Amino acid sequence: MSNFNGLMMEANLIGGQWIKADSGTAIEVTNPATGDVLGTVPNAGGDETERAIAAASEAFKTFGRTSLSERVGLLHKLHDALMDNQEDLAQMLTAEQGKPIFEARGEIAIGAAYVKWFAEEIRRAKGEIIPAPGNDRRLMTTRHPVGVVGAITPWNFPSSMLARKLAPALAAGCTVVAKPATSTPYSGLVWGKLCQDVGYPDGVVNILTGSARGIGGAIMESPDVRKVTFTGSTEVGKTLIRQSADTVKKVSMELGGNAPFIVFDDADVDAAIEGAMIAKFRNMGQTCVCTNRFYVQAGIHDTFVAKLKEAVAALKLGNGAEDGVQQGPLIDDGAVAKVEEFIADAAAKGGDVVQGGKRHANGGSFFEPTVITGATQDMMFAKEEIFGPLAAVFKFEAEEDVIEMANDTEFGLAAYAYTRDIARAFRLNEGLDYGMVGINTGLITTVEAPFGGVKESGMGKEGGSQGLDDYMETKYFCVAGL
Ligand SMILES: NC(=O)C1=CN([C@@H]2O[C@H](COP(=O)(O)OP(=O)(O)OC[C@H]3O[C@@H](n4cnc5c(N)ncnc54)[C@H](OP(=O)(O)O)[C@@H]3O)[C@@H](O)[C@H]2O)C=CC1
Ligand SMILES: O=C(O)CCCC(=O)O
Repeated sequence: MSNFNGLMMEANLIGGQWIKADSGTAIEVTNPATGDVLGTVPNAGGDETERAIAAASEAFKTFGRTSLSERVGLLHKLHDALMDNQEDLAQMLTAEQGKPIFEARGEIAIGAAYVKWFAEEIRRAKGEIIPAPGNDRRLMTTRHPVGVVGAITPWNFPSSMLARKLAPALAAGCTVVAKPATSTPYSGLVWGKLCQDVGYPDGVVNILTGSARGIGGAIMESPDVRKVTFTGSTEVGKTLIRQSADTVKKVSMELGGNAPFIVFDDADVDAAIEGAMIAKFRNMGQTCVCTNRFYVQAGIHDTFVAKLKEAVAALKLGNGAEDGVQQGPLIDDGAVAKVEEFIADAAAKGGDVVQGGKRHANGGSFFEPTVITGATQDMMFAKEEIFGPLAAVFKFEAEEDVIEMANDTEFGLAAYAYTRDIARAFRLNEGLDYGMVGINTGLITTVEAPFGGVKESGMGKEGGSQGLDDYMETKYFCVAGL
């Protein structure tokens, strides 16, 4: 069995030491495309996490005061280490997560790009001089790392989601206790190895696998952890927000979405199909910014559906490790069962399955990319995140109606629209209650821009110049007696 050129770490990193769980127990990690066991990771819990927090607190005393040049230098080395190992890291990511290898290569590259971005952006983390009301004093603000950061990450982007948290934390001078998702731990653990290889001091980066409640509970209870950053389900995010109250931690939450993708009659339909395929089927639909609802205006509806059906039927499904495959397996059988539930609900309420609709002949957690037309607001997917390869198409008549339908959800992460009318594009940006709006594109994620949602999709921004804010405190400094 491959260990991906020594990058597959089957231990946890605490205070610079790679350790097994105190209990001696381990969890098997499987390849969702083949069912093969890739290896094991420690089944750690609260005790190991308390030691990791203690190591991070100790390390913060010195790392929090390292010079800007040192922090920037380390980040550049980390970026290079990621890119030097891009192919092995991508192969390992596909093996544990299932996504096509070209997407995995892209995820490693964007993770490295976040590291480089924050190496550049930390140089501009300025304070300010504030005009004082009297001549006897001078007022200013200075910026400081928040301290120990707890980072909990999901399985859908196990490398780049850690990048978006680790890179700004390390840039700011914070130390980190991270918990990757149990189904995809290796893409998280390897960050610990690479950080060690490039020279981060012991205790700056600590990574634990195992019990979500044990590790999460210890992170949330500790008064020494000053900030928690989470990407995952809204349900778990709400629990963490509640738990953060006892020690008044800063929290940033990147939670579920329910993205509308609106196609107006005046759209370039081929461009809309190209954007739709990315916005819906990237990572087999398991992306928080994936389209959940296609709203297509009546005049273009039938043309759009015919072309969408054709594009979806042409998708090549298989083991993501094989070049040319565009759709891998879903993360597990539970994810497949959820998609089946959405389809059964829609069919019972009058929806038409015009493409796909069932488990793929490959077996396992492979599911046929699916298109349903005749979708209505009373169907489950109008309200709940699908997180799978199911395109639900609603028909609409008027702009005012579609904005209302698009906003009819407790989520507010990403929204997309295709139109050639520039005035309408501005109206949509103002009318859509979402943290991110993309016009004439199905892919908006980039390191330079702030990624994050409103409403129950979360709080805080990752990436962009705003991506540093949650990892730094602004201190007011007043010098009087002049
Ligand atoms: N916004 C997004 O990008 C994501 C959204 N989702 C949505 O959530 C659904 C369920 O996915 P799921 O994997 O269960 O997502 P979760 O929110 O359960 O998992 C995300 C991370 O949180 C951890 N976690 C789970 N429970 C706790 C807890 N009580 N305290 C601390 N950490 C915890 C998980 O650990 P462990 O893996 O050990 O359980 C994992 O590391 C998906 O179908 C999708 O709709 C899921 C992933 C990402
Ligand atoms: O699903 C997520 O939580 C992040 C998506 C990142 C991306 O758009 O590449």
